[in-house]
Amino acid sequence: MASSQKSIALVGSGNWGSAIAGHIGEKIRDLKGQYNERLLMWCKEETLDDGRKLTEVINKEHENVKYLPDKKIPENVIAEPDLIKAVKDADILVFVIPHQFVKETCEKLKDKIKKDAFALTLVKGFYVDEKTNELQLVSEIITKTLNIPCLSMMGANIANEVAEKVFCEATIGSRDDKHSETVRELIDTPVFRLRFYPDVEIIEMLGALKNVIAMLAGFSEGLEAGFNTRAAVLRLGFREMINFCRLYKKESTPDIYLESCGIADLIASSLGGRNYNGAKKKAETNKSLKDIEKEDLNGQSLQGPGTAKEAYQFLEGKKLLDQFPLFRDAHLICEDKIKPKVFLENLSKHPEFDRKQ
Ligand SMILES: NC(=O)c1ccc[n+]([C@@H]2O[C@H](COP(=O)([O-])OP(=O)(O)OC[C@H]3O[C@@H](n4cnc5c(N)ncnc54)[C@H](O)[C@@H]3O)[C@@H](O)[C@H]2O)c1
Ligand SMILES: O=P(O)(O)OC[C@H](O)CO
Repeated sequence: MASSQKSIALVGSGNWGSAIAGHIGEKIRDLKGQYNERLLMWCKEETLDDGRKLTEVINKEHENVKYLPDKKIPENVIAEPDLIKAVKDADILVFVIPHQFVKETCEKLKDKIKKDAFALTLVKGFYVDEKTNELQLVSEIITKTLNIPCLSMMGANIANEVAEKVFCEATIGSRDDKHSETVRELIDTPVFRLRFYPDVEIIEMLGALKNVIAMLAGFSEGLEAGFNTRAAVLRLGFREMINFCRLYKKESTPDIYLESCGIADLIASSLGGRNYNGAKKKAETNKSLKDIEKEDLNGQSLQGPGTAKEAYQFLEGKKLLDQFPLFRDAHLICEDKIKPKVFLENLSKHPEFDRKQ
């Protein structure tokens, strides 16, 4: 292996982690030698019901039978159960774990990675500090803990479809041309097109926030709301997403909300994402989202309820809950404090209808 070859590691191997591993694995194999073909994918070890280790199965059958069943992963993707071994020689670290595990994982990586590495986060979610009410994005946690730059990639990217090579696009948040070029080389293909913007934080915020509004789309469907009402939920939800982003950071690209990371991801997620499906089932059955996650997702994680909670806390701290009734009600529904139908009843009082043009 030539020493100039760059190595890539994936921090995560769930549903999206395995799909993007397949995509990047094929891309670097086809680039023939520009990158180290061995793509190490950190896989938190677990024993399957039949007693086999998940990493052993992935490396033997080239399929993540638990998190992305029935989709083959190229043989140059190697599942590695040891987190440090997976990342220590990597020049590029792709973070793709459920957001609630980012802090603990970054802590384990401190001083264990190459100093001149950079990261790309595919994680949709953020943290809000309970004491200070400070909102922290995943890219910020990665940069602060590991002292490396972090780009973001968000968009309408339902993992199972990406694994089937169904056309999609994504938005990359990057302020660095050199890193952008590397990401383009690693990910951009005719079936996975990329667009680049400097709005790293807004791109990431949108990816997190859409999970909450997609749950509302699911509740609406489960309650058999009319199409007009469901469209209103999406429009008002999108308006709240934009207002939320602006509370955190002013966009540098006015049209950023119209990119894949914004309107397109909201649409895709509200048509068929896991958060949408889980919420639909909740409205139909009155079960808790935790129970639905356990029943239907076999270890995959609904990111919407956690983000709804963080968003609620952030808005409450700023005394702005009344300005964001959809985010407020989404959290209260997730916590079983109000019935799903209440958010539909509240629509007509949305502050948007008092807003001057
Ligand atoms: N699945 C999708 O279609 C999709 C698409 C785009 C973005 N995303 C985002 O990507 C991120 C990862 O999603 P996913 O679908 O790959 O995950 P997932 O929902 O499949 O979650 C399961 C993964 O979480 C891991 N995990 C469990 N406990 C852990 C711990 N303590 N530490 C670290 N990892 C642990 C499991 O090992 C498993 O790999 C999420 O933020 C999600 O919103 C998902
Ligand atoms: O299945 P969800 O709801 O986690 O959404 C998946 C992706 O974020 C869609 O882009």
